[in-house]
Amino acid sequence: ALPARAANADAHSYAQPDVVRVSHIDLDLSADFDAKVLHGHADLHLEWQDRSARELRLDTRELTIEKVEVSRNGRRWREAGFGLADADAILGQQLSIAIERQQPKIVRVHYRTAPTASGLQWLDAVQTLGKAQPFMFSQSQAIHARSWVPLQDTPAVRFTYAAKLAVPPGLLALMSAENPQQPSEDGRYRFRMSQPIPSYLMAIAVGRLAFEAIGERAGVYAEPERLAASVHEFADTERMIGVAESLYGDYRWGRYDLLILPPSFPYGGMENPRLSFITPTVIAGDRSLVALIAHELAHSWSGNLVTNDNWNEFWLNEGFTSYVENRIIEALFGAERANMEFVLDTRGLADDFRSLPVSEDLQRLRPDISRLDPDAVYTTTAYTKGSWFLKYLERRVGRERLDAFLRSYFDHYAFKSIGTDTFLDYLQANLLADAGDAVPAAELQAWLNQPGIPEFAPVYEARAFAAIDAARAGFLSGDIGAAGLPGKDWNTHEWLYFLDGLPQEVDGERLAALDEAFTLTRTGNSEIAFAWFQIGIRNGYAVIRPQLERFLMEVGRRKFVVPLYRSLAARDADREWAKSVFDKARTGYHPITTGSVEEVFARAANR
Ligand SMILES: CC/C=C\C/C=C\C[C@@H](O)/C=C/C=C/C=C\[C@@H](O)CCCC(=O)O
Ligand SMILES: [Zn+2]
Repeated sequence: ALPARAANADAHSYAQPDVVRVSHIDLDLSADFDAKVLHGHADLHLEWQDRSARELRLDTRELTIEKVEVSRNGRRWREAGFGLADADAILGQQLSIAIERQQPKIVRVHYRTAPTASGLQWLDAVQTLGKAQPFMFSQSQAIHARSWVPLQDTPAVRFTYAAKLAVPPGLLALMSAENPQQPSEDGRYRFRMSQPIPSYLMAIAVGRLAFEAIGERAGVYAEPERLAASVHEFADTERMIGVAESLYGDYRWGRYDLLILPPSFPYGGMENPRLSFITPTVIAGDRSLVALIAHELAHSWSGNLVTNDNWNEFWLNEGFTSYVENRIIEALFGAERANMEFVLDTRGLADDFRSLPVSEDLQRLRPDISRLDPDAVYTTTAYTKGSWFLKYLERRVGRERLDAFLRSYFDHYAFKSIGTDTFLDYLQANLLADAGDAVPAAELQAWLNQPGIPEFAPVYEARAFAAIDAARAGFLSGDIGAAGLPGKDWNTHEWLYFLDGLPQEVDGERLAALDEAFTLTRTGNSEIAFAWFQIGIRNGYAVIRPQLERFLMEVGRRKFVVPLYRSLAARDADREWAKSVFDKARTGYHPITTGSVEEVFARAANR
């Protein structure tokens, strides 16, 4: 049972920021790749808000707490009593530390993580590209930092941190902090993040990594075998930083580097400050999927600088970021490309609304997920509906005024965590006050509180897509040979639009003809592969199976594998095969991915 909570508390954390706030964390950890654990201690520097409080509550999940000490000055330590509550399936375990006599300035928690820590993935060498050294990386968003550090795991609390890390010599250790660019000789590293961040932005990665600069403030870390391809793919990153700064103000984090993870990474990217974690599935060879880099970079303003203060407000992070992402793409590659990407995103949102077990509440920008696992209710609503709302504001008040407002908003709330009500107050006072009736209150409320997309949402089109609609109609109606197959000069986004618009049923002969002409089953573009596999699954196009199995064995990105397993599990002819693939693939998946796929098969069994 969840403890009684202060009115504005974060339902996904046992922390009590109204009682005490962690202002800084010093980590001193060793990475044991044989046992697949981190162990050592965390020093939490405290700022007491309630001088009468006699308890410190922290979030943990599967941590073994060995000892707790307290100190007033960081020199003299005294052991403290502590207790771990029963584990909650979503929140993990509350760690309660007894405070006797004077309230301490620092609490030192001696602990070790579990090999099954939900926020860490430990890969054996054979699971990496180079197959020479093991690899470990974290994913803390939304509530997984607690599985590798005992802390106040809520975005409402922001803290600086420093770390001492010991790893096997020869491996490079990185964090969401000031980073080395070469491995240390003895495997010992020191890190510092001197700007206050929320816990979900704590990050760590250790592996056989090399670095190459791709600009004045940007560089790429990757396994040596993947470095050249990564450097080529993300060559525009420095330009993206410059464009984003010209639109929304200075980049406040120093460096902006990219860490290319093994393909088991569960997300496209994770906006860990100073070091975005990136999936290798966006290395398409033609830079067609770099909107993801624009997205993670954009988080340097929305999400990392101005942060949602709980996970019901996720749209404050992701909606603003998706809007800024699209503006960066437009500035670099033109309005047509930006429109194509937004139109595809809106079609993806419509799919989510149609296909996911998405309750009506999850179609709202501000759902109430207080009693739910954030990973289990993850949809594109916050991203695409959120950015659509900002595009609506842009259309109503004009781009120049909206940009000026966003610059002011990011600056005013820099390094703070807020909720939507605070945003709305600032919007009213600084944009709508002199916008007349451009944004009626009823429309504002519809965007923020109603499910679905308002009928007054602005419509976006891409010029190239009209011709593709015609080509698709011809492909589906004519005899295949006569009309000739469309698509020989299409770019990634045009292909995605063509495939997305195909009906649920397409006869095998047409699929085979497309495959024959454009080798779609063997494409190296993960987005096209995903779209094509979905079409093949629902039409029983068995030719895809060997490549689909290879994809599911190699790639752990939830965006792809969860819907693919969902489609396979929905078909009697594919369910057992899919389970056999999952049984082989799961050891290579991140715990977050494994959990989601298990949920897919559990739902299918209960259908
Ligand atoms: C209604 C949902 C409310 C809150 C959910 C909060 C977090 C969900 C948790 O699963 C963490 C998500 C992290 C996402 C990280 C990167 C994304 O921006 C991109 C993911 C999609 C992709 O693979 O491209
Ligand atoms: Zn994001």
